[in-house]
Amino acid sequence: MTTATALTTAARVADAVKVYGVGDTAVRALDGVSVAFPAGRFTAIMGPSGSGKSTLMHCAAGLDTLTSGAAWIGDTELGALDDRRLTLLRRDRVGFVFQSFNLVPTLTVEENIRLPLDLAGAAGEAEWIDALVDTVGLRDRLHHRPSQLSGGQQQRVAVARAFAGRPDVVFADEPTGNLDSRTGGEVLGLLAGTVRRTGRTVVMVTHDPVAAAHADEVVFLADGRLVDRMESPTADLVLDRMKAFEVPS
Ligand SMILES: Nc1ncnc2c1ncn2[C@@H]1O[C@H](COP(=O)(O)OP(=O)(O)OP(=O)(O)O)[C@@H](O)[C@H]1O
Repeated sequence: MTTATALTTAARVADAVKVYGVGDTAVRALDGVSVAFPAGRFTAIMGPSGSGKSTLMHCAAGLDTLTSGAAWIGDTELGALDDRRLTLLRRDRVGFVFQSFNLVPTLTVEENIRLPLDLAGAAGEAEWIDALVDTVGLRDRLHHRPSQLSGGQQQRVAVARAFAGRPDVVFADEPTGNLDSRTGGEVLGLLAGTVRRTGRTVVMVTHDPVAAAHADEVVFLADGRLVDRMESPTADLVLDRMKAFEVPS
């Protein structure tokens, strides 16, 4: 058997340019970024404020369109899809975790986790969902509503929901931004552990070197360009690399 999964790409962009606005007020948020996110890996996107992290994630995930260049989820080029197909791709092949949890308040924990499957009319794999519930440690909270949970528990529901449909890739945008450091660390451990145990793929935007250190690899953006990559990051190494971006006063 070959290690094919280590070589495949879950998502990528090539020569990605994103310009917001026109004329004098135009902002070139992405300025020719090419980057591949390998399947079965946890990749963090880091860079100074305004460097284009969220824009890259949104364009790679099909939440926004590129001005030029191309983006793929697996082998599917997003620019070739009409709106309906793009919506289906986001629903069926991409998972999302946001800073603000984004759970449906009227649904129970179990219903929130199953939501992507229910929207797709898919039964899902009972064993997979069951294992996810245990992974995120919510077995005794399945019938609670989000308002009855702590922030960390809500984000764990969001993590389980993101993986429920076995997506090609889970995109996480500052997933620990609303959590204290201990709870945030638990959520990051959960993301990293799920990648390692299940071979799923996570791409996370963060400005926090401690969060980035949970990833297998960090890609660094500056001024809309990919400027560096770091394998097996530690918080100190990431912090040092980030300091190099600071303009001396
Ligand atoms: N909808 C928009 N309209 C106009 N400009 C935008 C829009 N979204 C982002 N920008 C600009 O594009 C650039 C990149 O923004 P982006 O949010 O991708 O950066 P970021 O690295 O995620 O920043 P932060 O860490 O502060 O969240 C910034 O200059 C930002 O002001």
